[in-house]
Amino acid sequence: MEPLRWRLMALLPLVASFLLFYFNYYFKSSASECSLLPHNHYWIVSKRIVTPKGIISGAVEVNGGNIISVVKEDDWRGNARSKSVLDYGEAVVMPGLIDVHAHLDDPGRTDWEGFPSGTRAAAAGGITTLIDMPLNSFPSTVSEETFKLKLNAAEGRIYVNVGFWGGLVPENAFNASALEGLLRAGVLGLKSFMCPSGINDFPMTNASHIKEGLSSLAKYKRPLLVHAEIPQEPEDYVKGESGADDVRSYSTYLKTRPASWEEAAIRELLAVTIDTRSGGSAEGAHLHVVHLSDARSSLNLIKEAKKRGDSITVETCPHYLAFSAEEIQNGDTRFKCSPPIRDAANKKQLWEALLDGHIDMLSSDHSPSVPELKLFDDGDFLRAWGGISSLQFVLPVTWSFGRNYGVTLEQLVSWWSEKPAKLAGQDLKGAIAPGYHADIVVWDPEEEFDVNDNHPIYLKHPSISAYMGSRLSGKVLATFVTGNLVYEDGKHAPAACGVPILAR
Ligand SMILES: NC(=O)NC(NC(N)=O)C(=O)[O-]
Ligand SMILES: [Zn+2]
Ligand SMILES: [Zn+2]
Repeated sequence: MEPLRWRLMALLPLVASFLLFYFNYYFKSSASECSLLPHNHYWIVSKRIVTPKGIISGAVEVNGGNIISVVKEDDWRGNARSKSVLDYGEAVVMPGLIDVHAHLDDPGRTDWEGFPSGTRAAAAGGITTLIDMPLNSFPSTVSEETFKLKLNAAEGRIYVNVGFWGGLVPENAFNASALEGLLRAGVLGLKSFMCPSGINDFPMTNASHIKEGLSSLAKYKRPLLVHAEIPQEPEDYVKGESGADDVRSYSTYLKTRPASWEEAAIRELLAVTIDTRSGGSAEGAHLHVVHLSDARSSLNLIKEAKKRGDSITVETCPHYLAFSAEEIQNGDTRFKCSPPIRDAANKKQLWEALLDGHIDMLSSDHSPSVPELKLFDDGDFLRAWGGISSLQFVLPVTWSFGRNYGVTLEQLVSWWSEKPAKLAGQDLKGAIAPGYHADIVVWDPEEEFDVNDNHPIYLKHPSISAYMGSRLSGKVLATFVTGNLVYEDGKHAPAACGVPILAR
């Protein structure tokens, strides 16, 4: 008997560690600080669930961070009184937004934004995934080493999931092993500028750098995102009225960056995207034009390239769809960005192109700075920092302004979730369907609110947001990130449980 007892005693540590593991697991999944919900198996019920098969009244079953079933009301056998049923009534349930273009400026310029404030604002805005740009942080993310610094900065500080673009710069463009090191480390693709970026350690690239970058990207089947503006000859810098520039006037700034800058860049890019066609030397690579502002000749060039079979997509941003040059007040440098916001007729054409599918998707291009760099005292459009602060409001902005054009909920999902998921290589994101990640936004399209000091704004510097003072419709009620209820009714889950998204 004795030896058996000893043998059982030897098992004790094993049993203890099993109990500890079970307790931890149970504790983590039931009362976790990651979620405002006490359980991880639940049903989201609503009369307006936007699915790839249309808008249904029914329930989305979530378990362990994934959507495991989506059922219509008539087929739903769930217990309506159960605590694990979240009934949102008439509110819209759709995939969380995927913002493929945001500058969170971390590490190095956390006084501009930073991962914690940026991702809390994202959560409050229904954005469940964002892809951080490689510049405006310091250092810029242009090598495996600097990417490690980025990942360290994100650890334990992100409230939604965050992926990363790496930078294509002259220093790494002809160095295939450096570029591949960065790609292997997990950046989802690369980003480059064809004009000065305003950031010293992020110099601009030309068409030959871009051609080289595309050939490395082809192997990994990842995209290159390009800021497409090339500065043109000085004769394009038209002087303001009466020969003297009025630096406080928006039109002065607009004239310094005409549509011909975008057109010239896109023309050069299209000479390179030929290689991305099937059978071409860079087949597998993809080119994505960020923040298109010119809805005329630049867009026509992109349409032609698509017709030829080049692998190319294009995004525009809510600020180009919400504002027009004519409305921007003297000295209001919150509206300065590049490429610039153009005239009202151009804005209408951007909407038309989006509705016709010629513009593929939307992104925020959230690019804040400290308020001092906006030079509000002088209102000098030529010297102020360029970049629009918008992250928390992109959904209501798209909806509020899009309603005049008859935008549908399905279109919102296509522009903000489906197409961005595809660009970022996220096959299990961007739809409310079984097997997909439970990244979900619940919002009320009818509810209006004023963006002012009484409204909770989670961005680091609310005062620089171009949307301060606007009245918007479409209030975000709840945001789920891989099953965690990270935001509801003005409240965030206490812990930052977002995860970095790495390409594999
Ligand atoms: N350094 C920047 O953040 N630049 C950004 N600035 C804008 N859009 O005005 C951008 O994306 O080009
Ligand atoms: Zn840009
Ligand atoms: Zn940007």
